[in-house]
Amino acid sequence: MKKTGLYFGSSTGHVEGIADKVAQLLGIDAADVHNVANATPESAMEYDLLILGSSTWGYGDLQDDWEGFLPKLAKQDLSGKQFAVFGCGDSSSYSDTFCDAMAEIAEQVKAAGATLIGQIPADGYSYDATRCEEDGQLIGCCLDEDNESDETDDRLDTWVQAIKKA
Ligand SMILES: Cc1cc2nc3c(=O)[nH]c(=O)nc-3n(C[C@H](O)[C@H](O)[C@H](O)COP(=O)(O)O)c2cc1C
Repeated sequence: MKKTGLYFGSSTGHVEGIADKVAQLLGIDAADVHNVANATPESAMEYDLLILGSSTWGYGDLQDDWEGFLPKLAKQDLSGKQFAVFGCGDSSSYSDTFCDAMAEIAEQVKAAGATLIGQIPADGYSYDATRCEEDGQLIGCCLDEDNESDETDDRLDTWVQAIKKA
């Protein structure tokens, strides 16, 4: 059984709400769910699998609390760990930078030695562009609570199955 920790940053509560759902779906204890606004990067060292969630702000930028946390997390030696990413964006108003913060997190956490799991098909989305798409797949679970919240449960299910298979 992989020891799993979930780290999220959320400005208006969307990612925070999704983090609760993800914790339930993956059986993660509340004590292992961390808001990056007040988490320590060293705490990540105790986990085999990191689940990382951020919304995207500005024009393709990290959620504010991740701006401070990500560089510190990426300074840890994360080799041997697996990680998966999820996030919320707005595929209508920010159609060219949809969920880009997830890709920034993935890039830096990969560079720190961890292995990405939980890629899913990019079918059924309406964005114009995202850094999260690679070879027709999404690097993780991109969600749009502003416009497509009716898709969220199915998207989460697909992603959770991919994580469990990895
Ligand atoms: C000023 C502003 C900038 C935003 N920029 C982006 C963006 O570049 N890409 C994107 O996908 N979503 C963008 N969004 C949408 C938010 O990421 C989305 O509403 C998200 O659900 C917020 O989640 P949170 O409440 O967990 O922070 C932006 C929203 C606002 C208000």
